[in-house]
Amino acid sequence: MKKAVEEIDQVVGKNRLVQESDIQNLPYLRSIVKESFRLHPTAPLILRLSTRDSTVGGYDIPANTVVFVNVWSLGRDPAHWERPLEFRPERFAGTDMDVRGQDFGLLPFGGGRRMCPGISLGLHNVHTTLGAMIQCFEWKAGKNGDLATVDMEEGVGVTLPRANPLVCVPVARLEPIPLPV
Ligand code: HEM
Repeated sequence: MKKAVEEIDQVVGKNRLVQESDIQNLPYLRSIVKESFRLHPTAPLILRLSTRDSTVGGYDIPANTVVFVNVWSLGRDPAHWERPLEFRPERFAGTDMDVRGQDFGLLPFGGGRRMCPGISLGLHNVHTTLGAMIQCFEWKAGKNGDLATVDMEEGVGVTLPRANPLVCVPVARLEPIPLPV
């Protein structure tokens, strides 16, 4: 968190709110978003219907079979990720690994012809909202404010819910920023 706050303070400062054009200059924020999507993809499973008989990874798949791609499991595959269960945004530093469907270990928006058409809007919203939350507030959560103890257990659903509500306390760290009108 400290590293993200420092990056935003350095790039954006404290007199205006983080905005879309800043995102390209905030590599650590982008890495946090990728790492969050890797461990907690919004859609843990994506579905396809095979159009013809085929063989994938040694498995014969007949035509008209519903195939589930386990995005959640791809993001935690130890054959692909070093120490996969650790939240370590630094793993993306200096890589061009992206979430746009070309890196098959990281598919939070799916891939191919039916991948999410709202990806640009989605990424814009996530980066600017998270950026503003980090810029404007200090966040207290977990036992005695220790973020490492936050309960990250996952529930069951088509989209991935938390098992238990996240309780956190925002503490303002900036004077109110006047918004442009
Ligand atoms: C962080 C935000 C978002 C995430 C993580 C997300 C994720 C996904 C995923 C995983 C799929 C399935 C892709 C596949 O089967 O390969 C999907 C499909 C889709 N998404 Fe998103 N999405 C997001 C935001 C949006 C937004 C903002 C819109 C519209 C404005 C949108 C519209 C759609 C539509 C219409 C489909 C169905 C595409 C099809 O079946 O051809 N999504 N999304």
